[in-house]
Amino acid sequence: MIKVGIVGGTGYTGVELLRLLASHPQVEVTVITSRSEKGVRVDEMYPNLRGHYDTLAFSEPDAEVLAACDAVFFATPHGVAHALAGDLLARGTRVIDLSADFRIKDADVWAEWYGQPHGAPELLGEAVYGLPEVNRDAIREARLIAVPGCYPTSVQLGLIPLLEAGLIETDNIIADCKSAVSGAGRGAKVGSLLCEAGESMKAYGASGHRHLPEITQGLDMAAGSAVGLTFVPHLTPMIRGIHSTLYPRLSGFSGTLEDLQALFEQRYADHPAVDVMPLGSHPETRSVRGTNLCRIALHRPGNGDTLVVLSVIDNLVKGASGQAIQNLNLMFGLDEMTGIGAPAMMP
Ligand SMILES: NC(=O)C1=CN([C@@H]2O[C@H](COP(=O)(O)OP(=O)(O)OC[C@H]3O[C@@H](n4cnc5c(N)ncnc54)[C@H](OP(=O)(O)O)[C@@H]3O)[C@@H](O)[C@H]2O)C=CC1
Ligand SMILES: CC(=O)N[C@@H](CCC(=O)OP(=O)(O)O)C(=O)O
Repeated sequence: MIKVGIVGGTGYTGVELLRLLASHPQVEVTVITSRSEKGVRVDEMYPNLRGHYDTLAFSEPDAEVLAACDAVFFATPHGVAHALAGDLLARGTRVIDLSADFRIKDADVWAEWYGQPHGAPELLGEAVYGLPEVNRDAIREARLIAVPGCYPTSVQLGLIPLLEAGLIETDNIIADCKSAVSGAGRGAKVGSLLCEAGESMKAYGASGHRHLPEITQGLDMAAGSAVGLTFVPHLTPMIRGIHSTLYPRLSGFSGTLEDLQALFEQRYADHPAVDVMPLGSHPETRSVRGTNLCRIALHRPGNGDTLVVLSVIDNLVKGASGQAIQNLNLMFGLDEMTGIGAPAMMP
């Protein structure tokens, strides 16, 4: 069994790791941390876990204890993994960080968007961006994984095939994205209250969201040149889910929508976490609820030059904890969908 630890087990991504790992055949969760809930059993705090973790209780983060694990997930706010990852790596423990600490390769860009100095620039060189659909081979060899953000996962997967093939204009792609409220984390905030977020929808971060540099870093790599992106996130009254509507403009392309469909199907044929839906489909967030899937559909209104790419994920699964486990599976030589292959609940 692979022994894993979770730092930050009381948040939504932490409890989602516990839910998914409860049915993983090769993993045992041996350590879980919380400073505020020290000593509390995980199934006391989260009754959905009763019968799955009979003795596991939250403890204070302790590098000595965590170093006894084969791998440690960080499900913590930005900056926490900076402080602990180097120590764990030096002791031979692999690190899978769900926060943004190692996603952006340029420490100065990270500091600008996250409003604090980068705490471990010396580790950026070896950190692998954990998007298996792009970096699968590197993930297999990695010791330190930066799990992509939720919006960045849905946007990049919807655009990468077109950018790699050089079929679209790269000066201004539009990404109109809608997120569920769980994306804001479990911490109490006025904006996450039912009476604030229910029966309402609002854009936020329209003049610049911290996921912009992460997304463009990945898009630039796929295109081989700088990509201009207008990214507008919205908060919607859902608990789980991200729906991204992307508007790339075709450039110098004389083929058909069927050709583009074939391009997407081929690009993701060997990637079980991406489902390219049949032409004419409109994927729903509820069809990926609880799953480690990104469902994508293509449209070409009026047979014009503007494509509409629809991309949906569960922000807590393919957008965070499921993708983190997909990375763990690859790092330990397992089938990448081990423990994260269940279908969504319907309705
Ligand atoms: N929610 C989402 O959809 C997604 C979230 N993420 C990222 O995953 C990370 C976790 O998110 P989420 O689960 O929503 O966060 P929450 O705010 O819900 O939980 C944060 C957890 O971290 C612990 N923690 C906080 N500060 C520290 C610290 N200084 N040292 C050790 N532990 C600490 C908290 O426990 P305690 O204070 O008791 O120690 C808590 O368990 C974040 O970086 C987030 O941006 C990524 C993708 C999607
Ligand atoms: C609805 C909401 O607030 N979403 C969060 C993004 C989700 C998240 O936690 O982002 P990371 O993947 O980078 O950790 C936000 O806009 O900041």
